[in-house]
Amino acid sequence: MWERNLVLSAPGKVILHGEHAVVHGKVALAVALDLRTFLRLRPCAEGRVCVRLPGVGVVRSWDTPRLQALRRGFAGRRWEPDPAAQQLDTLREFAGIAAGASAPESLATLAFLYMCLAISAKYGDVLSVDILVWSELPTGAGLGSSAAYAVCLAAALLTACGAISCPLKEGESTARWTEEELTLINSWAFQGERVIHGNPSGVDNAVGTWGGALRYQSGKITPLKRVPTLRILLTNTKVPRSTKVLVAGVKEKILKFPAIMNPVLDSIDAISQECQSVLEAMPANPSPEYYPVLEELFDINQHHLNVIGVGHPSLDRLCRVTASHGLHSKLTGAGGGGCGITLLRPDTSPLAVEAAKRDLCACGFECWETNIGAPGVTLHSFSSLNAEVLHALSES
Ligand SMILES: Nc1ncnc2c1ncn2[C@@H]1O[C@H](COP(=O)(O)OP(=O)(O)OP(=O)(O)O)[C@@H](O)[C@H]1O
Ligand SMILES: C[C@@](O)(CCO)CC(=O)[O-]
Ligand SMILES: [Mg+2]
Repeated sequence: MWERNLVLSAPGKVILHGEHAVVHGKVALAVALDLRTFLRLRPCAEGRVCVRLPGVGVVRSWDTPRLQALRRGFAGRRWEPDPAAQQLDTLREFAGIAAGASAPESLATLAFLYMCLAISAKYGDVLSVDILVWSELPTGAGLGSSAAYAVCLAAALLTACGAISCPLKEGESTARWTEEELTLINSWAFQGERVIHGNPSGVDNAVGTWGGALRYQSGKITPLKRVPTLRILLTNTKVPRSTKVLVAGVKEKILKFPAIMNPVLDSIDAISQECQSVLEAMPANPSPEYYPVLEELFDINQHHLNVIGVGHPSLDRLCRVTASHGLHSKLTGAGGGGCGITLLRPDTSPLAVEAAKRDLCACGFECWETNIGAPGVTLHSFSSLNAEVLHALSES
């Protein structure tokens, strides 16, 4: 029986280049954001599993013996490492989720149940735990909220069932797991992403797990050798969209027009590689001369993403508004709405940034300057949390 309280967090991400193409084996460059999802796990005395997900309006609890029975019903069939359609159908029926339901609360509940049962089937009994997830990330806006959620769930459930250690020592404020443990967290988080996304590439959960700045291709994760300090303005168009739907749409287009779409994916791959070379050649505090290439790569990729069908009028507007201030933008994540990123030069004046922000806000968008390269999944002591997180996690 698990007897400790745990608090852990995982970062969201920004994809600089390679979204969608990465699902088809091309290179993506992604960096961790300084916005995180937090999970608090507490032992639950009465033989129940409780889950509260205020970001998507879920408050659910189940008797542990019912979950054990459900898990036993799959005896002889493997619970890992692949959420099979039949298993998900059974879980939907159990949780009263309609077939094909894609509302945030349905997907979040399904991912939780899948990970809880699959992990317990592999490593021990279903534990009586109370889980609360709270996030600084907007849900479904291209910043990897689904992956941050899945990474937090994987880390918490694997720790509570003893599959990985609890590295936080008395008196420490934060701690991280070993490389081997992170690899296990990442592989289970990928399964959670599969429940939510259908066919994820794995780039988002890799950034959520390892943090920093990564090159990702077909499951191969390579930390970038050197990442300069980049100033990035993030803008949320607040247009809702689903990564699962957008990824499926791109696949359809590739199947319909392979000779037209595959060269576009190859070009996106070349953009990621070119961007990597520029970033790795830049000094830590780069001078403005490196920026024209980075800006042009943003512009070209934004056109490509429109060609593969993941643009949106709100994103076109975002690009036009920033261009009117001499700034270059592209969508980030799955597109179809959600967030865009704008590259700020070291010499972009605060006045110019404020003017661009004012015009973006006038469109009904929300924008903020970010720091990138945040640490991956992390355990926290309560005393190390800021007041807002502490307040959110103190709700019982
Ligand atoms: N804080 C959260 N609590 C519970 N579930 C969440 C939370 N954040 C995200 N989710 C789950 O993730 C889904 C959103 O995932 P989706 O992949 O569509 O968007 P995203 O991950 O924010 O963007 P992208 O994949 O483009 O980076 C929600 O519908 C919900 O099921
Ligand atoms: C659109 C996509 O490339 C990135 C979503 O953040 C999907 C994926 O890689 O799984
Ligand atoms: Mg996602």
